[in-house]
Amino acid sequence: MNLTFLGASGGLGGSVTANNGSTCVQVADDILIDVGTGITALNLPQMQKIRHVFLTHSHSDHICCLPMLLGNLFNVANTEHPVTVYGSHDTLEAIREHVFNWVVWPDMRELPSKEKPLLRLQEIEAGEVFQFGDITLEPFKTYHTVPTLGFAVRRTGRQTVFVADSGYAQSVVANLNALGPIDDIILECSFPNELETVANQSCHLTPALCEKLLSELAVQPLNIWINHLKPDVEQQIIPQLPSAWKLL
Ligand SMILES: Nc1ncnc2c1ncn2[C@@H]1O[C@@H]2COP(=O)(O)O[C@H]2[C@H]1O
Repeated sequence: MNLTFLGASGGLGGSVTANNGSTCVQVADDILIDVGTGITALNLPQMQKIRHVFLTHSHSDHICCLPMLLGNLFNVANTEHPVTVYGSHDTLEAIREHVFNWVVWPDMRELPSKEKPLLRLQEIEAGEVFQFGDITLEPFKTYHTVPTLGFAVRRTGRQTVFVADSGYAQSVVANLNALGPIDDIILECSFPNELETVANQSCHLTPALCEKLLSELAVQPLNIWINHLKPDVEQQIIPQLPSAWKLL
């Protein structure tokens, strides 16, 4: 597994997963994917090392702690080492309009000054490859109610694929197959089987939909990890998961 899950829950108050904050994934000391409440697993000096934040999508369980993380970086990041937030056009548009709008939070692209800002936003697209030392990140499209990117993370010959929020779609199967053999796949499983209608409406997975998606992969991943259980139904989901799958 190339990733450390600081938060793996699909909401607040989950209790069955070890990482019960909402989605926040550490790729390296200075790189995160998403900034849900799981970021609170880091202490202040650890938070102050972060310089690269990749966002999967704009939903609040994935971005809610980004403003306060940037607040903690205000006096340590500088123009030589600014913070870059990477996301799709739609995700960055959403946080520009609804978060960094001087009402919910100051626009940190203009602070401490427009000339020397703390924050830069970088639009990314599926298929672009980002290299940080021996780590490679490649975003791919998932299927969700807002445009969402998953990330393939490669390091020392091992491929970990974080599928982020996604319902079942043949396009997702195709995108996963295009990544080649997967060592670790991290699938969301937000709802139990009896709530498949809600799962489909909200573009999420159930245990049965996870099995369907996996059965259509050309090569089975070595390890299957589950995250993003909705706290209010986690007790219903757990018994429906095959015993070989691991809960994050
Ligand atoms: N019809 C729906 N469409 C979208 N979200 C829904 C719907 N019904 C319930 N939700 C909830 O709203 C949440 C928004 O964030 P998530 O996509 O993580 O999970 C979603 C569901 O828990």
